[in-house]
Amino acid sequence: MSNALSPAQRLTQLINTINEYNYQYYVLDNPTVPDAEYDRLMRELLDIEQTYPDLRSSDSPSQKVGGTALSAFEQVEHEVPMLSLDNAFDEQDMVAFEKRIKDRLKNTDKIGFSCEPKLDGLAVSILYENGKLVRAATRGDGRVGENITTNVRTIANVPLSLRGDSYPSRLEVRGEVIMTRAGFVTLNEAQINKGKKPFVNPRNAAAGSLRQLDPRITAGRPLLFYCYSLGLVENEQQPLDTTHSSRLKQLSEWGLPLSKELETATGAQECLEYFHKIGELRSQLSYDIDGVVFKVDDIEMQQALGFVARAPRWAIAHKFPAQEEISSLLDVEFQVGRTGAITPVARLVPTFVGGVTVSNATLHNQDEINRLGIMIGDTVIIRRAGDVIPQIVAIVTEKRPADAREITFPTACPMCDSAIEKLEGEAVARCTGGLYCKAQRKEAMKHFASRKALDVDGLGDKLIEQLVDGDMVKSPADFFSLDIAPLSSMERMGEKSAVNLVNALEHSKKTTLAKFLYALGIREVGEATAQNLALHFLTLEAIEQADIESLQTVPDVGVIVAQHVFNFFREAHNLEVIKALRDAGVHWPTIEKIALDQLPLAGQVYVLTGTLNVMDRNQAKAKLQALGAKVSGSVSAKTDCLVAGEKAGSKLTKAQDLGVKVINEDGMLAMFADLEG
Ligand SMILES: NC(=O)c1ccc[n+]([C@@H]2O[C@H](COP(=O)([O-])OP(=O)(O)OC[C@H]3O[C@@H](n4cnc5c(N)ncnc54)[C@H](O)[C@@H]3O)[C@@H](O)[C@H]2O)c1
Ligand SMILES: [Zn+2]
Repeated sequence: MSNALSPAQRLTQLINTINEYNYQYYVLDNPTVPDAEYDRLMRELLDIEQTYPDLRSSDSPSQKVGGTALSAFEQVEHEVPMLSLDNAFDEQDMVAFEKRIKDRLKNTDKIGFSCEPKLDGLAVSILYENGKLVRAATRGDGRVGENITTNVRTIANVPLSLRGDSYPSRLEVRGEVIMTRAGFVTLNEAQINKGKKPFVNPRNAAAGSLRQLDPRITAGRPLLFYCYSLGLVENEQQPLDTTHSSRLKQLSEWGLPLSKELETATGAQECLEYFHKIGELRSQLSYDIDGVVFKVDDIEMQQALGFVARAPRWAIAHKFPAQEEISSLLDVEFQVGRTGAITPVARLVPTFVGGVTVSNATLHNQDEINRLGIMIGDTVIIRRAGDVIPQIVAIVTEKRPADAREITFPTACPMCDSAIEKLEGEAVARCTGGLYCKAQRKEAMKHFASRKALDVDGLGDKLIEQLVDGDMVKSPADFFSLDIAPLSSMERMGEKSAVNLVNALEHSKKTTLAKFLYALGIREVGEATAQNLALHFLTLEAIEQADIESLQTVPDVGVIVAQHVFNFFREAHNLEVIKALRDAGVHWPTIEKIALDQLPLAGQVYVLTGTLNVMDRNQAKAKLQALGAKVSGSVSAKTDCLVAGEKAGSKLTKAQDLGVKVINEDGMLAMFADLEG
């Protein structure tokens, strides 16, 4: 499309689009496209302006900071302008940045940098006079911002007066107001309950919350403030430190909050190490960051370098790969899960986001479809952060094509045609077909054979699908009567794999009560719950006969799970399956009645954190509980031991602070081997 336009025409088009996006983002706090899309347009604009310098005008968005202040607020003129930052999108950009600085300063030594996380919120200036907070303002267009003093005063970690008495009589600090991810989730739940529109992301929630005409609304929002620089400074009582990083430390002594991830580095290489380190930490931080910022640490050097139109020459923002991208919805498919839950799954134009190519995203349920107001053909904003499964966060309404189609939720199961029911108060719709439904049967069989259940080697998903489709297995007990001959004739099987599979099935008959219970696929009975049921009741018969009340005395079992267990054993066909399995030879050793206080870890409190590689979290938890330990979710003085996996974060720090014993995954595995040995 753009090929047909002259550079001047394309430039005009870009300027109009970017100005519109700026208005939506900065003035309305309601962006309609992801930052990645905006950044692409901005880079295209910069490219054209660089190639055709004559086309550059002083009112191009490339020369400007932010958006215009809203007239509903009183205006504040910034005595020292609040600028933006230049961006680095890759390592070369960073190396080039250091080189530019060295060239300008005619300096051959490596440059010292202050390294800071780039908090994704909005910039705020706070002025203290004689140690008292007297004024706070947004950045606005960099020269004129909005007076938001009463709102900023409601932010929990903003001091209303400074500590000590060594501060300058006029001190302007600058920093970012953000909303934590947890606060964002809670706020959005509340918005949805009140029938209001949820916010797209924590950044916009923070901006929307801060720029409220009624400070009581701001006060109810989970906002935080972190400093990253000084603005105006007058009448200092003692000369300020000569580096940016030590000035920040000074701010913290006066009671101003700093983010924990601040560091210093020498040379571009160390900066890149910091970039990677923070990148790894990113998904574990309690707030969103969209990159890191490097600033020349030496203030004299900063002054020598100075500014260009919209950004200082001495700082750069090194951005992380985008977690939000634009894609479009090709179609919606309805999948049937093991318990009959019908999940709408979005088929997307494959899009690179958060480090992987995403082509599907869950739409959860009808409520979510309604909330998004999404139609097939829509342009959508997708988000993939850390290991979280991809989500559709919003649609770009203006880009809806004329032939967009409504998404119709089926009333009958797409697999077995049974009626779909949705219970009062439940968001999920379910197929009522039970094991008559092949989709549910396939999932139930896959679950039965899975690693944490009966762990049948060689019985993969594809094979199970074929077996169910061919009506060769109708219940899990049928696996055990499969013959070698028909198995060998299946797709991608042969005599040898058929023999191996039959042997593996034979082998899997020897199991444990806990694994057997888990394999049955009782709703909401995961591995740890199965383990606890087995330990508490010791025999399958006892569990079958238990009433809802006694089921609830098991750790982890609440009334809902107790009901699921109770109902499961009241269904004749479930009892038939169990009988058939035992008749086929599935068995487990008797669990000895051990007094709980004699278990090796009795009375000890364990906490798990970080990523485990060999065991998953639930396995480890169940194992610890089986050995008598209590597994708690948070570290306190009562914790006996913290198991810290990779990338452990705040829990590890807390345990170290409290002097709690810490072991890693290897240590835990060694302990298990020891106790069982
Ligand atoms: N989606 C949209 O429609 C849309 C529209 C406009 C802008 N944007 C986004 O905003 C960006 C431009 O916004 P910008 O001018 O605020 O620039 P920026 O966000 O790229 O960088 C400057 C800002 O970073 C923040 N910051 C965070 N940590 C900092 C630290 N340690 N030190 C200094 N500053 C720190 C400050 O608020 C500062 O004003 C674009 O790149 C785009 O990603 C998106
Ligand atoms: Zn069905």
